[in-house]
Amino acid sequence: MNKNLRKLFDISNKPVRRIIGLMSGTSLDGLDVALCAVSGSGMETKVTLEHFDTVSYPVTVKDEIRKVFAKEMVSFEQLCLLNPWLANLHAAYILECLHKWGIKPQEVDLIASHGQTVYHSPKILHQREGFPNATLQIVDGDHIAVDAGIITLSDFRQKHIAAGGEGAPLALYGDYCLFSKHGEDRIMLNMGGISNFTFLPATLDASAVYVTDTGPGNTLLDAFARVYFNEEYDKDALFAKQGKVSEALLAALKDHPFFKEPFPRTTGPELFNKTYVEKAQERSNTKGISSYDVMATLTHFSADTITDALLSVLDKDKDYAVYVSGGGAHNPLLISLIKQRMPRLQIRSTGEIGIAGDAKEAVLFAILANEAIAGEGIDFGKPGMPAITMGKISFPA
Ligand SMILES: Nc1ncnc2c1ncn2[C@@H]1O[C@H](COP(=O)(O)OP(=O)(O)OP(=O)(O)O)[C@@H](O)[C@H]1O
Ligand SMILES: CC(=O)N[C@H]1[C@@H]2OC[C@@H](O2)[C@@H](O)[C@@H]1O[C@H](C)C(=O)O
Repeated sequence: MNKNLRKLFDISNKPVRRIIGLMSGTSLDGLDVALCAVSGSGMETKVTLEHFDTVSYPVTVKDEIRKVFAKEMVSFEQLCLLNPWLANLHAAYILECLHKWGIKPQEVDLIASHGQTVYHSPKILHQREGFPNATLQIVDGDHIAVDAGIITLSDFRQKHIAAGGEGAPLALYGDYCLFSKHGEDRIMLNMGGISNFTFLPATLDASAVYVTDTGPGNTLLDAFARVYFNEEYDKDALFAKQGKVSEALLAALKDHPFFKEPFPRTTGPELFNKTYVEKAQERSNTKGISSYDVMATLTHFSADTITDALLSVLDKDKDYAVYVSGGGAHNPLLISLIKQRMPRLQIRSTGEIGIAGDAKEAVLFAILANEAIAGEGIDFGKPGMPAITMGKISFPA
């Protein structure tokens, strides 16, 4: 047997696989690196998060990514160069983390690399007759595999689209396997650049599980913190707390067909960006309001669209446990607005059920890689969509 396939076969048969999950999301804050010990597959999956770190991107890296990120028109050269450049960088970050944790690359079985989404374009966004759902993640897997010396799975989203999905949210599967609990309806709410949630029914009935993006999480807050205050984000909502909500702007922000699309719907900063807010300001005649009022209104916009999505599916008379993750979980105003609007939600941290919120998405990609190598194929519960495995395999040699 070919030695690469032999290695993969052996990894597949191991009782416990050590997998590094990598996530660099829409916030461009850095690379999340989660070293996981994974056993079993499907509902039998068990994960121990052995180590976790977020390696922050220096401003120079963010600036290079922003040249192409979520932009309709880009330099093809820039895109082409970023693909291996970021892969080299991610591999270097992985090796730094392993060194810090006292673990040798040979002790790791797999890397699961999400890559960097540079453009996400479901049909509901592009609306171009005859073109499919589409999404593009860069950060080449072969480069990571060669540099780190570890078999790497990457580019997970294409298979989901090929099989009939929008390429996101993929969180559904890992959330279901890791966090479902018999007897407790659970909501896993991730507030990254974009917010999404997974509903996990108390019955564990796979056909009742669903996931959706809700709209912006931090992406607009980050964009305007940069414009107005030259800060990367509104730390602890210090800016938003000083402003008051403009009801006119808030109504204009909420007035978009995306919020009426059925679940699952997906989106990104291709839609929710500076121009989106500026247009809403024009329509609502609110261009003159203070920067603090804009920040307050944008925070309400995220909180309202998250709670609108939850309220549209939850039974108002029931109590639900909501486990929050992602950077937005650290935003006290966002959390308190969600609580105010839905007092019966019990807001808890994902850490309480085993995985720190900041690490969750990276861990979920480790689970997808585990399924690709040792599982049976993932059923996303979408009618007509076959069970699929995701991730392209790159060998170090
Ligand atoms: N203390 C804090 N106060 C307010 N906001 C915070 C705080 N800490 C983190 N954040 C927000 O969290 C963001 C990072 O979130 P996260 O790492 O979950 O995003 P991501 O993974 O890139 O997003 P996505 O899930 O959409 O891909 C920061 O850009 C910032 O807006
Ligand atoms: C195209 C893309 O990168 N989407 C991300 C993004 O970040 C949050 C939200 O938008 C979610 O749909 C998705 O990531 C998570 C990990 C997912 O696929 O579940």
